[in-house]
Amino acid sequence: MTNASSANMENVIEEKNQDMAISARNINVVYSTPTGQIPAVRNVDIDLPKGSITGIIGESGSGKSTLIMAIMNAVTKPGKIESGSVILDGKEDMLKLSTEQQRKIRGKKIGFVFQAAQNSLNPLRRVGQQILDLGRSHDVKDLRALIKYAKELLMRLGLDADRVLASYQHELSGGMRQRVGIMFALVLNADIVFLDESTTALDMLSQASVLEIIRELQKEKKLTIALVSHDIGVIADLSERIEIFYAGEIVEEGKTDDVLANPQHPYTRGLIRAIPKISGDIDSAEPLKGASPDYKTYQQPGCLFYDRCPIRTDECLKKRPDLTHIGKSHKVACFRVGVHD
Ligand SMILES: Nc1ncnc2c1ncn2[C@@H]1O[C@H](COP(=O)(O)OP(=O)(O)OP(=O)(O)O)[C@@H](O)[C@H]1O
Repeated sequence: MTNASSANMENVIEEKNQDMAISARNINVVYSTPTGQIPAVRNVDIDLPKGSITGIIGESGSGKSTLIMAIMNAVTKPGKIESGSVILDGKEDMLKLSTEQQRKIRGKKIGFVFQAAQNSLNPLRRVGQQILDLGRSHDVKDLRALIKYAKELLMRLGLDADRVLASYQHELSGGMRQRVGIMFALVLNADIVFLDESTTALDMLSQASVLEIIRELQKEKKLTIALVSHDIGVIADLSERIEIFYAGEIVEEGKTDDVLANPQHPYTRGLIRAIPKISGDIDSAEPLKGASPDYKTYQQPGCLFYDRCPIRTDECLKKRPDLTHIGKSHKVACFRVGVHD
């Protein structure tokens, strides 16, 4: 390649990155445990386009939370990010920043609500005090305005704001704590927000209303959201793009409408068939059979879905299928694309 064309290529890559709030490449995370090394996330590339909602779905233990933690460079022991890059806004690599720079980004630029959000408040301080602590730790000058915004968010999330600000964690129900967690993720005006199963403690009606509020806020503030869930219904409803995670790898991705209308991985089809329908026969929901593979088999050469796959052939045991384009933005990791079960 000439210097000029390689410079052009770099411009194209730069331009492409700039449309992405996050562009993560080749993420590998390993947990060291007494029973061995668990390669929980392997060779994952993921883009979060600016101002859009990306849904990440997969069974329990497939590595969704680990991936999100890796993107924020917040993996803790016994986990370790073995490799990868996480480019923010086409500029800096989150994995190369100093600890202090990362801390500033988490909170101000990236907001997050984790699965354990229900217990992540400080039990010894009232919610209002904790908002002030957060503001101070991020050098917020106008703390009065911060509290005002926190109240507005809490009210929009259907809570009695004054009561919540004056409460300790133990005075709030699980559902209230999750809403408070969402407020904390948004209150510093982060423009990238990770929601990891953040509505699962809510009953169905509350979940629907909180998701609706998240959708409204996302539109208003042009937020970039990554929504992690094991509920494909939630993801289908809210996200423009979908990432299907299986045993630490992405096996299908694309625009949600394309993937759901034309699912090409047998795992994706299994997830869709497992959704109970509101109308029609309740028996039409078919739970996905079998279990995820044991991590000890992750190093095997073949497809990790083989044991559960209704359309497998011997070929599938020989090599791991790569995530390959089958449409403009639709990719799938399966040798049997076009063959339906
Ligand atoms: N602290 C840890 N120590 C050891 N192994 C871990 C740890 N955290 C996660 N793992 C392992 O890493 C793998 C991925 O876990 P992870 O929590 O990321 O999955 P997940 O898809 O988010 O699951 P869930 O939906 O249940 O939260 C699992 O095999 C899990 O057992």
